[in-house]
Amino acid sequence: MCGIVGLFLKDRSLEPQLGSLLSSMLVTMTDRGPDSAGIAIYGDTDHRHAKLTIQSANPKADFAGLAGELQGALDAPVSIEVKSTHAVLLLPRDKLDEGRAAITRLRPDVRVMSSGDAIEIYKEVGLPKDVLSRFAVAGMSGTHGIGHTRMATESAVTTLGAHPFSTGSDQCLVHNGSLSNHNNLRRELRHQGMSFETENDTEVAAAYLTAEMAKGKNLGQALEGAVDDLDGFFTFVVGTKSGFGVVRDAIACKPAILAETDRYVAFGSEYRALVSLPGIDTARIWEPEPATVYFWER
Ligand SMILES: NC(=O)CC[C@H](N)C(=O)O
Repeated sequence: MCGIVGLFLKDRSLEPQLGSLLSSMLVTMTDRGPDSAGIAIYGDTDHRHAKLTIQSANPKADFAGLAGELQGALDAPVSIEVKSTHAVLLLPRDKLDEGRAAITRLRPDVRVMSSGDAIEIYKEVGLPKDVLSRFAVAGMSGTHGIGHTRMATESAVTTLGAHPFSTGSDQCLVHNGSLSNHNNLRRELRHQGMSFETENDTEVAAAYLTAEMAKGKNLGQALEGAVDDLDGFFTFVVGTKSGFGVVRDAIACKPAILAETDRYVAFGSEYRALVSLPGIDTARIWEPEPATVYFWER
């Protein structure tokens, strides 16, 4: 099982509703995965700042004073917005890598969930309704987002094992299925310099796409490669700063449905995730074909 939802907005007037639309879509998928839930939201970007979403099991101690200490270490302004076990740090774009290294030094137990111009990722063990309300996702606006509710197959039920996985700037991936060659691929990617936080198969798929895009492929081309290079079962939904993609393996036994109107593209593991979207009754609705890449970019 596992439930996936995704929403890529074409109509800017829907942006303030992104969090609430995605939240109700994900809650509808709760019975596909009770272990953990997560969401990636692509929000505002101002070309001068970058965001780091960080997580701690001990947020009170780890987040207290962190913005000030980072500001000192980077000699640049840093702001922090704490949301339960996660926090979003806003820092000058050219200080992103330095900021990440400083966090590891200053707070070794803090984990980076995502980094980039637009992406924020919130994920925890628990049911979608609890995870979403803990991070006030329904009130968030944005251009596109992806959600997941997990029934674990390949690694422990932990915060870091929850989806979405983000292994590159403004990138994220969620997965329904299981990969059979993830251990070999993880070894190869480690040799290429990638590092991993978990034993999870989906993290390997995310890192594979990041590595392929670092070689110069666009997301569509990287997803084409995934069909050949990843063994096992998968429906993947992926996000980049300006794009949204879907691909299924050649057998395509993990369910998937796409809907498109003039206002949005929506993905659900099942149609019932899409029923309350505005104008769904006039949408073009189809089941994505096996081994076929679907990709939208703004
Ligand atoms: N049930 C699933 O689709 C699980 C997805 C993935 N293999 C995981 O364990 O996280």
